[in-house]
Amino acid sequence: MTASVGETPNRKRVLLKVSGEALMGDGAFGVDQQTVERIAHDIGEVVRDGVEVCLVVGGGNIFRGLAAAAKGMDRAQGDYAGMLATVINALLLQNALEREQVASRVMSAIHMSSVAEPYIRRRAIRHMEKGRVVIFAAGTGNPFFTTDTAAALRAAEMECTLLLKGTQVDGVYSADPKRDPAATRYDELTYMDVLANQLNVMDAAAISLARENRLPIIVFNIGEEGSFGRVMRGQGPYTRIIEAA
Ligand SMILES: Nc1ncnc2c1ncn2[C@@H]1O[C@H](COP(=O)(O)OP(=O)(O)OP(=O)(O)O)[C@@H](O)[C@H]1O
Ligand SMILES: O=c1ccn([C@@H]2O[C@H](COP(=O)(O)O)[C@@H](O)[C@H]2O)c(=O)[nH]1
Repeated sequence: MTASVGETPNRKRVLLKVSGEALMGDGAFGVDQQTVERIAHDIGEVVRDGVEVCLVVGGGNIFRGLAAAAKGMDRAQGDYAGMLATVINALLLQNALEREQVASRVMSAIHMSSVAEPYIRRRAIRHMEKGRVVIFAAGTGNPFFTTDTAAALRAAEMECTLLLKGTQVDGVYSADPKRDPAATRYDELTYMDVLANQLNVMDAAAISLARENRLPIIVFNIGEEGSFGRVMRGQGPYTRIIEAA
């Protein structure tokens, strides 16, 4: 593979944020097993090409604290439930990676030693140096955050060269393409473009954190088979978010 993004001369380490909703496949809730297996296959392809990969998985296919709070639930309690949803997704993804012969470890930001290792930064780095995929579960471990922010945080901690957001749309649009069919896709944007124009593909905290750490972001459609590998080879469609376009 001639990797062209997320690359330094001697090391390629990237963080892939897998949106929870992407795990639903064509369904409206929960997990579609075939889709999880296909995403695991795509991840395996990139790992086998020598890229160190870590993952943050969302939970929006199961539970979102903000949505529950809108219906009267205590926000923090809902957020903890949301973080537990990400642990379910992480375990399913790990199982699918194992079936692909890809070694992996789940590290949870919320202590639950029976199912996952606790998150320890240096240990996570060591896992990746040994070729294991590290799946970061339970977001940041704190309510009032999202897994996008967790992704930017872990990517910075792991000294990743690239943060990829694998979602259900093929990039950042002038408006939410699911609501506005006239929205147009950008190939490249600056962090400030995204923040100033409130292009809500990722939350502002995540964009700001990536900006502070000069961490390029790629937004792409993980629903397309093989898209992770293609994006790593520099093949679109995707949107790249950087300091100066
Ligand atoms: N300007 C925009 N460009 C592209 N997508 C946008 C934009 N504004 C809003 N969106 C929406 O943002 C969504 C991406 O966020 P996503 O649903 O993946 O949320 P998430 O929190 O990362 O994942 P999860 O499903 O785990 O909650 C897209 O599916 C799209 O509908
Ligand atoms: O750091 C975090 C990350 C997530 N949450 C809660 O989990 C759900 C699911 O995450 P998504 O990013 O929406 O996929 C989120 O709605 C929050 O309720 C959190 O509290 N802290």
